[in-house]
Amino acid sequence: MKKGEVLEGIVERLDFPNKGILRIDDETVMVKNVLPGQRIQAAVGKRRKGKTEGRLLKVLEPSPLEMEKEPCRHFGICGGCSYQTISYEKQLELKADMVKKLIGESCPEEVFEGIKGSPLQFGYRNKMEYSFGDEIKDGPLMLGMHRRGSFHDIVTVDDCRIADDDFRLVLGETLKLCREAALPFYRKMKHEGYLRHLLVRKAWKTGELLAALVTSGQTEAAFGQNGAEKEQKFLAAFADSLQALPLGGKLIGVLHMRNDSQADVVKSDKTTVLYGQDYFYEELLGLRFKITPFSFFQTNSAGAEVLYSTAREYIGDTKDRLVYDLYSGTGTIAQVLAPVAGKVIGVEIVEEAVEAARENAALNGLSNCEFLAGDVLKVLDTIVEKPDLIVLDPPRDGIHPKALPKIIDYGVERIVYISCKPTSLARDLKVFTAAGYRVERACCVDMFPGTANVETVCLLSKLQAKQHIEIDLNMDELDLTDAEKKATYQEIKDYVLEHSGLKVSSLYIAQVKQKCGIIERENYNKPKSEDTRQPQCPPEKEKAIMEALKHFGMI
Ligand SMILES: C[S@@+](CC[C@H](N)C(=O)[O-])C[C@H]1O[C@@H](n2cnc3c(N)ncnc32)[C@H](O)[C@@H]1O
Repeated sequence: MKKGEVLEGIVERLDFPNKGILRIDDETVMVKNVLPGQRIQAAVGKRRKGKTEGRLLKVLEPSPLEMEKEPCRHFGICGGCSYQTISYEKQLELKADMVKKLIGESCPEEVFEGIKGSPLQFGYRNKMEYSFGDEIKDGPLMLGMHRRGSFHDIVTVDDCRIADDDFRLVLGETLKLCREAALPFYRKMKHEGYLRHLLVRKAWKTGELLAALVTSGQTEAAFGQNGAEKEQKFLAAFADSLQALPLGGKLIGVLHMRNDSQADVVKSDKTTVLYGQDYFYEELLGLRFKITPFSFFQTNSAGAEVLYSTAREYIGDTKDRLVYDLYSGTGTIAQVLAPVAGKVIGVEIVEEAVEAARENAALNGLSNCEFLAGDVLKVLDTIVEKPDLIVLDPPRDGIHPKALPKIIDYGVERIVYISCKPTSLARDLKVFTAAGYRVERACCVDMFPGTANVETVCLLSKLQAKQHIEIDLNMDELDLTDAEKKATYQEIKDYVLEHSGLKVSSLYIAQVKQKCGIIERENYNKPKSEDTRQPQCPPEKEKAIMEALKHFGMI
């Protein structure tokens, strides 16, 4: 298969978020934004991590999963929502199956509890970041999302069904005003132009809505002579028109943000409040959260209640316990747990989010939450109080490989891992299970109907020290082989520690003994429950145990 070659075929399966596999003869190509069963045309792309990527050119025939359902006007053109034409029931099934397959190596099928749907299937998004641009070169001004697969072209998504209804009104009005004023959009390659983004956020419970127009500082180019003065007039008219809209929610703030950075990200060098205020309040599970324009907050508030309730249920009894909420964002999970915990410590890298978390905890009258700013990898070395339980909610790439052993070394009884990317979750779960944790419960929570994305919650529990002690006591002395009688487990442990500096468990010693044929009977170290997975003795410990067995003449 050559790069650029055009292939046609049926998409076979979907086991990565948003990617299907096109199999042509013996070769496979991973293609994004497709559904199993679709007949597609794709162009062969790069080879990455041993896999060939393909770019979807055309859907030739729909998937049998698709219903006679009218998608929104932007379906297939806009970059989002590839599951729109599938019934919601089927979407949930697809997502659950994909996650089950991906984490299957670490998560036994019988502990996977399926998927919880989003309370809202449409209008669930509480935040949208729209970009200005054009759809065709030198075409009319557009405001919306990037065209599927394009870095430049913008589709005006005024029929988008996953965004709140009010967002469509704000988008339409903003675009109308900008077109009337003939303002140029910002060209990110040339760094020329004025209009960059429109940021809209709305609280699901309180209905409070915040809108921010993000522009460059190139006012002369946009407004001509006396640009600054004309800009003020335009911005005042913008704020007035948004206030006049027949919104379902309550417009609480209109902002202007100046962004002259070269990066194509929604950010602000300077924010001016044109109307109202620059924050709003959302309520979840009886708690109140102050949200600023760039605070991280789950984009589906109704779904977040389901997600957080699941995490609270999975973590179990937190009474008088110290819980770490790692990757805590604005401290939502910490605050949901704090009323039923001894203390919660949140760690988050974004300072603004940490400040919001502290402010929100005070607002909610919670004095047993502490929030620390910094990278989990480093902050863990500085916290004196050790946790009893841990909640993890890392970004898409999962947990830094060097942070994982630090988390594991606490040896806490239970860890709840919340993940928005099943592939990185699958990778991290393997590390946890190899270190003696087992997945006790797992389920998906759908926060993104219409799209291939999904959240997964896993409860990991540690094989308990108590279990190992029981195991040792259950040893039947009369059943010992002659070789075994030569040294006790404690003598082997002491020898290994003295000669290699390594601490080894009875379980590891038993594994090595069995490997050497010293234990002939049924392995008494078998865990009590059938589905429990055992940690395996690492090679360096195996070598040290072997040396001890030789020393005692056991082998
Ligand atoms: C998926 S969000 C979870 C936020 C929060 N639990 C919630 O539900 O709102 C992941 C968070 O991890 C933070 N983050 C990313 N890398 C980090 C790191 N190395 N150390 C600490 N926090 C990090 C991000 O800023 C983001 O707020």
